Amino acid sequence: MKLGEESIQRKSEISLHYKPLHPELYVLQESFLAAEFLEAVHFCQSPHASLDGLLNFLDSIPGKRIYRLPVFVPQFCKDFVEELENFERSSLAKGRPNTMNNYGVLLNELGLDDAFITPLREKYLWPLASVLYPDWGGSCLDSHKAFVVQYSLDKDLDLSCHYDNSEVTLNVSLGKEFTDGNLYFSEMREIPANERRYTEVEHLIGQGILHRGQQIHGALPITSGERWNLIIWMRASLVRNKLCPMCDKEPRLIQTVGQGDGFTVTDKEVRAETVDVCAVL
Ligand SMILES: O=C(O)CCC(=O)C(=O)O
Ligand SMILES: [Fe+2]
Repeated sequence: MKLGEESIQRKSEISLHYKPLHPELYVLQESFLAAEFLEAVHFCQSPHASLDGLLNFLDSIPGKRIYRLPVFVPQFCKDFVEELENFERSSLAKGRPNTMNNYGVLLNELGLDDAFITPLREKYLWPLASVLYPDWGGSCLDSHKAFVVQYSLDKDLDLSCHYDNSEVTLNVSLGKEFTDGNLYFSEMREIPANERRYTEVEHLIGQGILHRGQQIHGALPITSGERWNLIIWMRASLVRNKLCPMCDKEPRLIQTVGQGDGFTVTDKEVRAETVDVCAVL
């Protein structure tokens, strides 16, 4: 089957046959978002927006350009996990989140992109990323891949060291209850492995971590319970069209259907309709 076609088929089956438990979650509402998150976004949209000023609204890992802030209110996290569990229980076909995580949900296939993740990126994450990561395409993020990862003792426990196929990533802890499973971050991927130092970052439910996709990171094993996190890999075609972040070469693009990897052939063409061949060879 052509690249992307299976995903389109799954998405269409889901939209025909899946009955959401919480249909109201499929359209982003400001009431889902934490007050601190809204304040930080408003600051970024104000005429006196600056990195120094924004740091008053965020926790930052010194020297790492990794930031944490509340994103969702607790009720949203609870309802959202319930919705994902309900979907997991359905017999509908499910795609894997990415090449590393075996368990979780592709939010595009579940029908959450258009009215939830895209407005979240455009209205809220874009102002934050443009202040935090202007040098990493933060001000020209134009597509994303969003998924939820799930860890438990009988599923995946941890995630090995990697970098993301993104310019900027948001990782929000959704619950449920678990012990350990901290994220760890080191330097950007060009730093040789023997020179890397790792810093652990704890999950706080409802809170999100913003980081550059090319910063090496992974997740330690959980030792009990169940962990669900929402991951949004945000892409800037202006950045990745010049150099593929996965293989460091000028991308050689091939046509695909569906989501693609955020490259564009020309600025006028519909975004995300191509993938770099490095992702498929
Ligand atoms: O386990 C996590 O929360 C991290 C997931 C992650 O880094 C990824 O999917 O790119
Ligand atoms: Fe990652």
